Amino acid sequence: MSERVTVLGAGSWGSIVANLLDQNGNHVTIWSRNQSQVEQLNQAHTNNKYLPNFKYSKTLVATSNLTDAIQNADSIVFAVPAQSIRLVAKKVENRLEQLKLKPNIIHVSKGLETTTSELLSQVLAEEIHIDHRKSISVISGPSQAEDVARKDITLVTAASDDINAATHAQKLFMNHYFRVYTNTDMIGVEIGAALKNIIALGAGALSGLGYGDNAKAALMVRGLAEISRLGTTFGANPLTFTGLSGVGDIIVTATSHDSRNWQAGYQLGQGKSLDQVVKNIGMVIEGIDTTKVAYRLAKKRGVEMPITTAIYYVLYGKIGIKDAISQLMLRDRKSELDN
Ligand SMILES: NC(=O)c1ccc[n+]([C@@H]2O[C@H](COP(=O)([O-])OP(=O)(O)OC[C@H]3O[C@@H](n4cnc5c(N)ncnc54)[C@H](O)[C@@H]3O)[C@@H](O)[C@H]2O)c1
Ligand SMILES: O=P(O)(O)OC[C@H](O)CO
Repeated sequence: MSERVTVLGAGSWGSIVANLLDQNGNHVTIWSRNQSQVEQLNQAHTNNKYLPNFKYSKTLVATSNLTDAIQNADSIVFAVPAQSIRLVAKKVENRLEQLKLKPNIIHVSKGLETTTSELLSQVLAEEIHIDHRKSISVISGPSQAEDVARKDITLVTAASDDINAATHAQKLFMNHYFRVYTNTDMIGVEIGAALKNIIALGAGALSGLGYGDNAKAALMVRGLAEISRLGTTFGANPLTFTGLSGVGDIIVTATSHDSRNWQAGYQLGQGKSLDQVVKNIGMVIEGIDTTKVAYRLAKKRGVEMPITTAIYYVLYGKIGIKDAISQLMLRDRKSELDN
């Protein structure tokens, strides 16, 4: 299978996804809003701010011109942070109308929109007119860009309401080191992908404070329970949360020191302020906005999410981390099987 694919966003993930799709034999164009990054990718085949020392494929073409980027695209892959999806989708929609194109729309981002609390596939469906797209799907799962860059074994999920779209994304992305499963529970996949970043922030904070593996396992497992509780109120299949985009991505993001969410939590645990942490990391930390949205959704839907609530209070300055941990530990006794 060989297609003309356009990847929008040239950060850690967008650039590695573009490189992988290029290695899979597609004609790939990557769009960045930053002209000096475009020149670096085209001339030196590097992307130093995001993945220093990595050499990208020489056949990968970068451009800062969005119309040129999506000209003739069979598939468009959105790889910008969650809060930029709508803005970029609006720009794409104008051009799809002019160019009379109908590509597959795929996104690889992990978050929820803060202004609407919506899933990213919903945002895309609202902005890209049904006449200008073949399908919408999402690629998600435990996939640190740094590991994929060195072709380490990675397994992810291609999800869509439409199995044909999921299968198309599966074929496009899959290769000998990147194995892709399909799932028609797009809601469950997107909720798991977004909310695992909250748990990664918490896991980093525990490490920053000097807590050990028992604490981390506890956070991951009880975190998964509350993600599943919220997700099922949206009609997600509970089994999805035990899969790659659920528990799989919690394990990676809450343990990998490459994770920006984990790193942010670690620095918070070490006593840095949220502003300092955001500045130090200099790349998107999706868990910060996602915590706000998940906290809001939990309240609105009457879902008990004590870990999310505690992390929300810590991030937004209402309580110190140690007090938040004490309050979690001293909650009423419960059965593990309680909903
Ligand atoms: N890095 C990873 O390992 C990884 C893996 C899987 C999924 N993701 C997800 O992919 C998404 C992107 O992550 P990333 O790691 O590439 O982030 P990043 O911070 O490394 O890069 C984001 C890129 O998007 C660009 N961007 C932001 N807003 C934009 C806008 N309005 N218009 C055009 N460009 C814009 C930035 O300039 C930057 O180049 C996130 O949702 C993240 O959770 C990341
Ligand atoms: O580096 P992070 O924390 O944005 O996480 C990257 C991926 O989502 C891990 O699967």
